[in-house]
Amino acid sequence: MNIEKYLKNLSNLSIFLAYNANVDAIKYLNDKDVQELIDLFDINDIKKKIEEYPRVIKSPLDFVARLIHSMKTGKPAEVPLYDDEKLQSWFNQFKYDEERMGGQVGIISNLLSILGLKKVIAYTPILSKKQAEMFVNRENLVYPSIVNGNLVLKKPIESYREDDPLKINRIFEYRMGVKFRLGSEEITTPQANRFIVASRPENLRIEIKDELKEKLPEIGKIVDCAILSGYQAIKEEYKDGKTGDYYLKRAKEDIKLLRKHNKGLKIHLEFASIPNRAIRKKIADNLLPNVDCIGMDETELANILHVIGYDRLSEEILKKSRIEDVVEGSKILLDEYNLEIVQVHTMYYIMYLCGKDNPLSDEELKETLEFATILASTKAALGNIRNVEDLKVGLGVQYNEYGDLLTTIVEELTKKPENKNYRMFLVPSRLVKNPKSTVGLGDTISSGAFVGYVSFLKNKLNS
Ligand SMILES: Nc1ncnc2c1ncn2[C@@H]1O[C@H](COP(=O)(O)OP(=O)(O)O)[C@@H](O)[C@H]1O
Ligand SMILES: O=P(O)(O)OC[C@H]1O[C@](O)(CO)[C@@H](O)[C@@H]1O
Ligand SMILES: [Mg+2]
Repeated sequence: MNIEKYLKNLSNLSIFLAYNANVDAIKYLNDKDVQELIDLFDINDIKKKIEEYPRVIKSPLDFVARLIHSMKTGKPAEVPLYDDEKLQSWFNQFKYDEERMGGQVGIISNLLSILGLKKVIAYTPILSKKQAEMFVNRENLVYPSIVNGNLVLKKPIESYREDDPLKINRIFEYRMGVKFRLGSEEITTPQANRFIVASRPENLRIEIKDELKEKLPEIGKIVDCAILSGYQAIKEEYKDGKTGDYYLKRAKEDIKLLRKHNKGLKIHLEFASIPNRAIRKKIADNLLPNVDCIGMDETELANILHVIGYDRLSEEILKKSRIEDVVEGSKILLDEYNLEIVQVHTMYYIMYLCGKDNPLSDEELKETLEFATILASTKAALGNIRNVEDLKVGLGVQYNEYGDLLTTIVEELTKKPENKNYRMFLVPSRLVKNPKSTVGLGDTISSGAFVGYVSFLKNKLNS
């Protein structure tokens, strides 16, 4: 992997990002923290609530139950927080270890700016001073505003709005081996991961504000590609009478406007967990047919398959996470939505599925995955990627122990007759044993792979 050459490729690429940025208040949980949380409640109430599996956090008990479930399985989870003053303030009781840029737009725009892309246009509907200060202060990272009817691209720190609200998500990170008791049951976390309490303020709407919306064709002309994310925050209905359908219709229009003067614009949709099944189905129906690439982890893949009617396959993936099933699910999405690339990342690998006629070579496609895993291991080890020199750290992390087995399985799958119309590539993750933090690693993986994909396509077009 020649990182310098890969980065050089990225230096003439421009990208647009929307919609979600927030502040991640991160707490690293130890045995005592967890035991104290459990001891706040009756054990039987916690066990009952874990069974109920609340999809929205409406009480501290909902939170503790879902947190314990996530820590017991070692699986990543993100659960929306019901918009209630008292409940919000209950979370203020914790001492957070650090506040960091969060949200796909926040994490990805900082990363791509540091990787030296030509231009990163990052949009989020709310931009307070504190949020603006969390964007890296570099010439290539700008925020789109309208001044006297004209599109203006200035640094976030020169674009914030004093009275814009701030969105804070609480992130509870745990390493492998955190121990606690739930009644008579001894629980130990099987691996490091994170639990996200995602705030859902009533006044936050996932949209491009009208005055900027009409400039999307102009933005689309300036960039080579876009990564769109944050749709998981869309609610079915709002107090002012607006609905999820209204915002999904607008989201679909945004995509069409971006493409208006740039038919070759490549768009990647990055998933997060979408607990509301109705919204998940609407995102599949309205947005997936209009994007080119999607990135997700295997749980998100299973959840999409569930709402579009593949219950058995969905269950299989959730239960066993077998590669064969992940490939089957990826094929379904690729065909159903006429996608160019389905990229799935799991704890042990990152995988592409694409059509056999994809213009890129095997080497190019694999290189984008290699780069993505180096980004993830660097960020996992250091907590953040501050400059490209940091990538040496990620490069020094070996593939995980299952690497050869996983690669062989995919090579065998490629030869099967039912897969003759597809190409699939797997690169094992470079798992960091005790990661500094894990939040945002999927965003890091997907964005690193996607910009590489687009830069190779651009080279091919211009050669
Ligand atoms: N300790 C680790 N070292 C290296 N990579 C990791 C580690 N933990 C997780 N990852 C990678 O990060 C990915 C997490 O993706 P995801 O669950 O989408 O996170 P997020 O949505 O918070 O960005 C995993 O699929 C895995 O490939
Ligand atoms: O769903 P929301 O509230 O936009 O938050 C997305 C969350 O996912 C992340 O971007 C990680 O993928 C976190 O940084 C953030 O807290
Ligand atoms: Mg993710």
